[in-house]
Amino acid sequence: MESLTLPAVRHAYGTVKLPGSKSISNRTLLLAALAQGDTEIHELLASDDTQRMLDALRILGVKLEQTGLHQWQVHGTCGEFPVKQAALFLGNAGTAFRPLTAALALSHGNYELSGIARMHERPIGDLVDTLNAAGAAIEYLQNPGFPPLHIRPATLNTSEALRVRGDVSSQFLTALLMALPLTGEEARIEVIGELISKPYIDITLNLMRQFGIEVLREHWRTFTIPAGSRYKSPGIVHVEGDASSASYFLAAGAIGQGPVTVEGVGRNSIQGDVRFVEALERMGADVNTGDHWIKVHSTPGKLKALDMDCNHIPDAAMTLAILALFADGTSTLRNIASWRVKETDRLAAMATELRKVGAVVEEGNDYLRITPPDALTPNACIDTYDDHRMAMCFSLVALGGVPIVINDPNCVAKTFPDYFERFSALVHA
Ligand SMILES: O=C(O)C1=C[C@@H](OP(=O)(O)O)[C@@H](O)[C@H](O)C1
Ligand SMILES: C=C(OP(=O)(O)O)C(=O)O
Repeated sequence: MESLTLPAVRHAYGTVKLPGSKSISNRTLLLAALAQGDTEIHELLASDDTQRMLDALRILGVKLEQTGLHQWQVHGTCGEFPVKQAALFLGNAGTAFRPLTAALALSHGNYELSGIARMHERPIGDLVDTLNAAGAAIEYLQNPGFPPLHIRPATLNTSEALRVRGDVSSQFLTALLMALPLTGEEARIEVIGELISKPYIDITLNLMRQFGIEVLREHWRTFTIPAGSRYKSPGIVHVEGDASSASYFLAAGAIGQGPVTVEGVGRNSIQGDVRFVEALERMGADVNTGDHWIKVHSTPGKLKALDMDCNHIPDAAMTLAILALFADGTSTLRNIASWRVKETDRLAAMATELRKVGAVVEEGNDYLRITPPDALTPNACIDTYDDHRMAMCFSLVALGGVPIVINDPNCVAKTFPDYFERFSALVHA
């Protein structure tokens, strides 16, 4: 297996222009494909997850043209995919698999959806149950509750509220919200159980609004899509920089004194992961924010340990687990059970790999408690479990003045193909 050795460094400073947000890119592609009119998308993320969505839409008959390095023109289909029989391979992209499942359940065709082996271990039963209860015809091709799926033509009845569980992944609710306007009827969704990862629902509602649909939200329980809702292209959509990808550089600024500036997200961001900076501030770093940039620096010395509910920032919270190695005591990251059903079991993977660099780690069902070592272990070989965030997170250990080996570094391609080039340009002995 390929591996990458990152040399020992102590400082991080400079400016990084962020790649586009994965969450905004894949939502925008789907909504632009379903809309009336053409949409020009600027700063679209170029990565494995967005490539899976682009490939799928093309197979479904959507006309897509690349008009610049990160610029695409999408010709809207007015809610009707031209191709009615297709097999789609969606890799490990949750933001493609879940929303396309719901949209295709309403598209009156025969579709097979599959992914990599790990995608076939990631749950989708809550979404399928909700859609089938409303009349959809979705079957499991292997294990009940999991991809791959076969979707047959069916008509959904939305006269009664659709009830969906919210405590495994918010992507099920996102998928229903984005797809139900295709019925043209009023649709109500009731969330059962505590909704996790709430800020991702805000991204969904924000983008639906940009495409002309205003969802009525009552607390985090009930969502109503008005009758006659239709997606209309706003003309141009600018994709913000990815706030989760920003977390690695912002953390580098906190560990390696900075200043590190990320460009592409700022105080007006629609992404919940910008709230990662609140944790950085609590740990003692200095944060400045403009409309489209965030800057972090810190004074030499240890960061303050943290005890935090991380449910609202599940992806950036992984970066906090690495920051805990540089803190003055034991840190606890709480309410992160969803880590177990992502690219890998991230609670187990993070605990195992943090121990390799010398930390003492307690792995709970839904929390991690991390006590940093007196000295980090040099030359630890970090397994990344085909999880882009494991690879990006552990690069930060090099800032503790120890070399570190990252196995299978190319797994970062899921959301950030040139991450290691950007990281290496920012860090200094
Ligand atoms: O809707 C989205 O864009 C996402 C929602 C989150 O998933 P969960 O809702 O499963 O926590 C997040 O972890 C994922 O990277 C992207
Ligand atoms: C959980 C993630 O991805 P997905 O969109 O596939 O759920 C992630 O990017 O951390």
